[in-house]
Amino acid sequence: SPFSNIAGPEPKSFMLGNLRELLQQPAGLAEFDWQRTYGDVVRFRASFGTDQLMVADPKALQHVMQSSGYRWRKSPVRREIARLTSGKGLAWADGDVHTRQRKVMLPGFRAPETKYFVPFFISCAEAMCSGWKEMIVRNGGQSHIFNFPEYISRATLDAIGQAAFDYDFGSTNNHENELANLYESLTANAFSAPPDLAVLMLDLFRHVPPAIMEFINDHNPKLKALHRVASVANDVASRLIAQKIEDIKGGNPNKDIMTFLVQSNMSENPKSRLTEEELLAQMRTLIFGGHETITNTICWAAYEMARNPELQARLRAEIRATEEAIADRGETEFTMQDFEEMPLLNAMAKETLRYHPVAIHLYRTAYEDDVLPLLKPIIGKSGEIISEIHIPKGAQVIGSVSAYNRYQDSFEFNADRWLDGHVKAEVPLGVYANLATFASGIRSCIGWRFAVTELQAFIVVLLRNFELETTPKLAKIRRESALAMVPTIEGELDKGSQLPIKVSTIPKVEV
Ligand code: HEM
Repeated sequence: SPFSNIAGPEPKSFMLGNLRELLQQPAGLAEFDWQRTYGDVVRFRASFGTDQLMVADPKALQHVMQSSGYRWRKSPVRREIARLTSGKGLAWADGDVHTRQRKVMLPGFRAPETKYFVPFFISCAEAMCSGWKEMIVRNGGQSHIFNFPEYISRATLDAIGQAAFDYDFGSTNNHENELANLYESLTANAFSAPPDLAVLMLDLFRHVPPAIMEFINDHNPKLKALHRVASVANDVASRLIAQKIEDIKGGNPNKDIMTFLVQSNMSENPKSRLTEEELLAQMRTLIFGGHETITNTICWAAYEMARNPELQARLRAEIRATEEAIADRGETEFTMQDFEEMPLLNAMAKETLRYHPVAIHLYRTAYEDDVLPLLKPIIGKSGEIISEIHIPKGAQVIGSVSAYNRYQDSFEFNADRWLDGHVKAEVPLGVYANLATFASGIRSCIGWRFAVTELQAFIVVLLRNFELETTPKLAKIRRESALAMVPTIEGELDKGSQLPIKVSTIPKVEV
């Protein structure tokens, strides 16, 4: 093995190597343990004794994600998962097709466009909070315990519907909408860690050519729910796109992401335009990339706030002070600029995204022989110091977002670390706060600004309406690495995603 001199854990089984520890334990635990024992690059075994590397070293990650273009690519199995969930859109595309799709999509995701979405984020969060208030009153008390993922998931589906497509899923208000129902049941089923067979199949699919993999999956009756989502979402997307084209031609375009996308596609050189299939796929791409990720990030922020009343009070004080400033300038609602000018809110967003990165692994394959530079050398099994690693074409690495984000032993959740100015990165990485949470480089998360702004909006709305308090079950929270990193309760994994938080009303200060 080219990695035989790199230290790492002994495989626990020949068939599954170390994959059980990596994929079935609470999210991040295996990597934290390996990182502590062996350093920031670790050799581990995938199925049937094959070697892979877990990489958390900043310089190595920067090289793989950021500086080497398409020499390192998203692994074919991960691309196939993207095709199944989202079609042949941006998360699936590779090489030139990826560059072409990304260029057409970028205009909907810049800062000036993101600021249009703030009112949608706020109104969807407020609609959820109004429902909670009614329920609290109906129950005759001042507080109630809500299972956050259930409610946040509906509110964020509505938010992405409105901001990205100008489409009403009606999820919070329980309107009958087939697409919303399909997404709700799809994610409910995907909340558990993969069983052994799924872990094995995912790994073995590496050896299957993409066309065969596509054929098998397209004819697999077990994936019926995904096929149904594809068909319903494509119908909806097709109607929406026709409407957007009409609005643009009539000189009355909306300001949702899909309108920007259609507009940008129309102004492209015909040869580089997205095809109809590619355009349709972007609806599922955005819902898939931008719904569960943000839902769980908001849940983790709520979890930390419920556990830390002092942090919550300081955040609420910052929110109240900003509300007063907004009233002084004769306005009633927060803007993106207000969020940007709230130091503690920003610190809270960064710390949540650092400590609870919902996409914990980045799967990459070397398309050429390469040399991986290291910031912190590791000790080889034969005792020598290794400061770069030779990588043969075809090698697989898993970039560990969790382990990189806790580089330098920052194992405590502490929003204040971002306020006192001592967070310094030795190697610039990523698109936000030097975190790996949104990946980095050509395949970095296109929706990171959308996500950060939505997270900030939900924190503001939650805290201006309620006090959040811990419940006994929060002592047994387990970070489960499922579709995204979801909160579950130890011993109750069969109940899926759970985060019961006590919510109490507080008097609203008029702005
Ligand atoms: C906290 C929330 C989010 C997190 C942590 C997150 C994380 C990520 C990560 C790690 C990737 C790279 C995956 C890989 O290449 O292996 C990614 C890609 C992507 N994300 Fe996000 N994301 C979030 C929110 C969003 C939102 C809100 C949207 C859209 C509105 C979105 C759309 C996408 C798309 C389309 C890609 C594929 C980009 C490409 O391959 O060029 N994400 N995201």
